[in-house]
Amino acid sequence: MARILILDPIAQEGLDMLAAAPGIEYEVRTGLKGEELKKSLAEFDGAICRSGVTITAESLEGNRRMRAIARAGVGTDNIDKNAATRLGIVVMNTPTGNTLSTAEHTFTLMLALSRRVAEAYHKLIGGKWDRKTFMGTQLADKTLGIVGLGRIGQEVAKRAIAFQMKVLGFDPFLSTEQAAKLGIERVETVQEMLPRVDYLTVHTPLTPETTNLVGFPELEVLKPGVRLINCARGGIYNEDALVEGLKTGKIGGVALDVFVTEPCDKHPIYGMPNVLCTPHLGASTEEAQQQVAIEAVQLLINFFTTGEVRHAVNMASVDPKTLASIKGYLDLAYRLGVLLAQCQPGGTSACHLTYRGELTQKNTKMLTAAFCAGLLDRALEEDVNIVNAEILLKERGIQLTQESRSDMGAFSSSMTAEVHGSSGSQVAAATLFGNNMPRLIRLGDYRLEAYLDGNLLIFTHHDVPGIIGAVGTIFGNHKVNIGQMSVGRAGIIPGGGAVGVLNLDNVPPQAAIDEVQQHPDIQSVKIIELPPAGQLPPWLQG
Ligand SMILES: NC(=O)c1ccc[n+]([C@@H]2O[C@H](COP(=O)([O-])OP(=O)(O)OC[C@H]3O[C@@H](n4cnc5c(N)ncnc54)[C@H](O)[C@@H]3O)[C@@H](O)[C@H]2O)c1
Ligand SMILES: O=C(O)[C@H](O)COP(=O)(O)O
Repeated sequence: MARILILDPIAQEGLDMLAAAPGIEYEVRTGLKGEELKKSLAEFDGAICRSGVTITAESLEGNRRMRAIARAGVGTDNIDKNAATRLGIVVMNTPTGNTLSTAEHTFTLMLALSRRVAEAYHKLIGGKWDRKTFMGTQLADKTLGIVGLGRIGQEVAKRAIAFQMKVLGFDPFLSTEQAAKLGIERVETVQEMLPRVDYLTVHTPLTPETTNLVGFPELEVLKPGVRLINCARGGIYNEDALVEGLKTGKIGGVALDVFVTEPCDKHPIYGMPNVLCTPHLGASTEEAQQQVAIEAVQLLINFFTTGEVRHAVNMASVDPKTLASIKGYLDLAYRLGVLLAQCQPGGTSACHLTYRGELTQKNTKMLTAAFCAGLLDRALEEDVNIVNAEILLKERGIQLTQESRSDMGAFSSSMTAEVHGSSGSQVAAATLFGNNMPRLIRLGDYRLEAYLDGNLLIFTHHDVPGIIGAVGTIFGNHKVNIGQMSVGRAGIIPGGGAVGVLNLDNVPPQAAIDEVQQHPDIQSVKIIELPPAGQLPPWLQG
């Protein structure tokens, strides 16, 4: 049973879906922070939030249960994604559900600001029929600047064009040609846009590049009387500069839906003339809330029932079909990592992965993450999975490289992993046989076809008669049953070096291992523990 925690109010339709989902139960606990939030997060497998709660690194510290957080909305800046990633928690969002509502709210603010609707109404309800003070401007023939031409920015542009405005836009990830197709004149920098626009609206995330996009220096460049709108994130406009610009008259109006600090009950800008503010209402429509709640709930239901990862903001997304097609290989990659971690007891400083044949057409980034998860799984106290494995590897200074080769070799698909460390290097390759049966096909210089599950005894020896019989006798005497066996030679000529891999039904006693080791033709003996056949790593189950 997956337990889902609802941290902010979401639409009833989403809660109804959760209530009807088999294998899922939920609880609503809103307004949490500090210790209370931390304690709650540790009791649930998944969580849904909006922008109200702040999921800090401290609130996730030591959390070994939470596996996925879905944001019913776009911005995930209230979630410490580095902390979540490190703990292996997938963070997903619902990028489209509130696009139209937010674009409409931007337009609402632009229109209302131009006609001073809120101020006029305030005066009216104060008993004053004033037809002189509130002379407005029309949008038609004015120039609108849009910074950030993603989903919302483009919808705002469409509406502005319908209102006969000229639209200038800046977005580093939208080409001039694409902008032109949308009827937008793309400029090269925000600075270039500032002296030309009568209205400016921003639709970017808050990043180091977008913080203080309009601050005191920009006040100098802005066209006098410009109106500024922010329905994205507080801090993109410097709030002190806005107040200053309004006081000097350089800025003709400001409309804000978002603030540096939220909730924001008091602000020097509140009540100033030509100002209109709303308390982060961009996405607050019945339609948007219903859609984001349903989408967020569906993300978690899919995640916990099929393993699907969609709209992830801290890892690559994977749909159920792709996941089903790759599941066996993810398990294989993980097993290869678990194997090599045990072959390299002195530790690992670098890994190189090679994908060959048809495997190169799969999501090799995920396979690499699965290998890393296997490599670190037994070494770390914390849970390792494909979300956090690469980060944890990098944090330890372990170099990771990968290549894809289209040539097949002896198998239609294979994966080779080399690990290097202070105690030397080791290489192993594996493939899937039949219906997702993982097989070791190379260990060091030896070619073989060994099972990649359960308790393995790997021993290198001289390729001479009687070795297998001798080892079999030792284990027989110690009542250890051999389930499977594979031998491989370094080359094709008999009499050189060879390797034997036995699958044992249980871990042999040390006395048995010592006896094998003492055989004059056996050079090395190693016990490797792998997950039993068919047992997927925990993050692949479900
Ligand atoms: N007020 C609200 O209630 C509300 C509702 C929804 C979204 N939002 C916020 O609106 C913002 C935009 O949302 P969206 O759905 O359009 O996102 P999006 O990802 O579709 O678009 C963001 C765009 O910003 C561009 N961008 C990034 N850095 C930039 C930079 N330095 N300069 C110029 N452009 C840059 C990106 O290339 C992208 O095209 C987000 O911050 C989101 O959180 C607010
Ligand atoms: O990023 C978003 O989706 C908006 O800021 C909406 O936030 P909300 O879900 O808290 O209304």
